[in-house]
Amino acid sequence: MSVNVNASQLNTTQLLISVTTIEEAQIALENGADIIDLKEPSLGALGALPIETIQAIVTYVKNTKNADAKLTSATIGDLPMQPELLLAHVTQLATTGVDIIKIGFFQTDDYQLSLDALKSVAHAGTKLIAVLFAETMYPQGLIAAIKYAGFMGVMLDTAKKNGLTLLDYYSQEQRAIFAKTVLGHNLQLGLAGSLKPQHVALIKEISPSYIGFRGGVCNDNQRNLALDAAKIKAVRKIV
Ligand SMILES: O=C[C@H](O)COP(=O)(O)O
Repeated sequence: MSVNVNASQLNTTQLLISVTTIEEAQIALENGADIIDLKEPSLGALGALPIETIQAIVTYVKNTKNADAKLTSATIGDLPMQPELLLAHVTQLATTGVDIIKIGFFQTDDYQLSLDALKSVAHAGTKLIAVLFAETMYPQGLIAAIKYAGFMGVMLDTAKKNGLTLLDYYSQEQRAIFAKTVLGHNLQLGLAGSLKPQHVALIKEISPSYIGFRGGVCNDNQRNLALDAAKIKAVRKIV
């Protein structure tokens, strides 16, 4: 399934908001989200929503006004790096017409076998983003391997949602080095990890393609609670 991701949609820093329902997607769109990210926060860092829910939200977003300026992304779940398992979930998710599929690299070994398995769908047009976690040290050469496999981008996020943010794990210098590596491979760069409005200025210093939020734009900053429209509006103004 090839999807049309308009490059210009990702040429300036975009605002990604993770949602769980059509109603949350509506709130995110009404308050300026560029990318509607579909995930189930109660099932982990990249918890997957039921495929029917994903299909319903993707259809809803595609039918809203100026939908061509909006993108959808979805996660396949906190899955182990087993090539056939990942390929099966990505292939199924691609049938929903979601623009971007996010795959978590929860382990550092055997990633090449998974990348080899996913290369076919990537080169067939399905837009894939590799989600790396700030708590994990990854082997040298992983970013180049992700690029070679045909992925569209890399996202740096946090696996544990314990209140620590991406900035607690990556210093300014480490963030700059990571960004230089990813952008240097002509990959889109996403940043997330329990971020709040006060973190945006520092995050923007390394010119990410997009910045992702869930917990920081929810009631009481709890990612399992409902979205807070005012918080989305506030981050929209500064992203
Ligand atoms: O992809 C987006 C991030 O996972 C947002 O979640 P978070 O702000 O709760 O870390």
